Amino acid sequence: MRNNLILVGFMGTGKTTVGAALSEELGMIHRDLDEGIVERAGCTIPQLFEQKGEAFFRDMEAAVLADLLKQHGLVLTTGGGAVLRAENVQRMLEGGLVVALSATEEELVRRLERDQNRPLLAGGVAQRVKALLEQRKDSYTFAPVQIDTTGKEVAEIVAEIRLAMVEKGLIGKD
Ligand SMILES: Nc1ncnc2c1ncn2[C@@H]1O[C@H](COP(=O)(O)OP(=O)(O)OP(=O)(O)O)[C@@H](O)[C@H]1O
Ligand SMILES: O=C(O)C1=C[C@@H](O)[C@@H](O)[C@H](O)C1
Ligand SMILES: [Mg+2]
Repeated sequence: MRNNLILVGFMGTGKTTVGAALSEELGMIHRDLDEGIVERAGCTIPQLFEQKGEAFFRDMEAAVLADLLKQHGLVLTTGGGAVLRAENVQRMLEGGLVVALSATEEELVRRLERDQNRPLLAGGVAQRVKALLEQRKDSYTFAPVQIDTTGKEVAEIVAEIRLAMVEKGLIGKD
């Protein structure tokens, strides 16, 4: 296992937000898989879904993930669906410590209602979150560290992840 810290979890669990704060605190480089896809594609994620379809997006997601995981010492934040391919999960487990963030359905809907950037939630955030959570209920359990973010401040979640990183030997105590 290499020394990247990889955040997985359903849309809206706060991977990108928490990853940015964690990397700043630890002086690690933060890379976000969705942002890497946007850079490579030269368009937004909703445009990519609309113009090329989800299968094309998933292929690009796997390719960008493989490239990013050639690096060391990253805080890598993934998209909510990056765990859907077994090949990606294997790469993540080999690439570092995988931490899964979660939150209750109600909290996810509250967080996601304000945002228009997620094509899989178009047409009704509450119904789409419910259906996708049901479909993906076992998709994040492979991660050795599980953190429920419901009702927690970002700083509190960052502290929990730091503790897990120390316990798993990824970083020292100070
Ligand atoms: N602990 C938290 N408490 C309250 N709001 C939060 C928390 N963490 C993140 N948010 C808010 O929830 C929204 C989604 O967060 P973010 O984009 O970080 O999620 P994500 O897990 O990266 O989602 P995606 O899988 O779609 O990339 C943002 O508006 C963010 O400010
Ligand atoms: O959960 C998902 O399948 C997705 C989550 C987002 O991070 C993006 O990767 C995209 O909108 C798809
Ligand atoms: Mg994100």
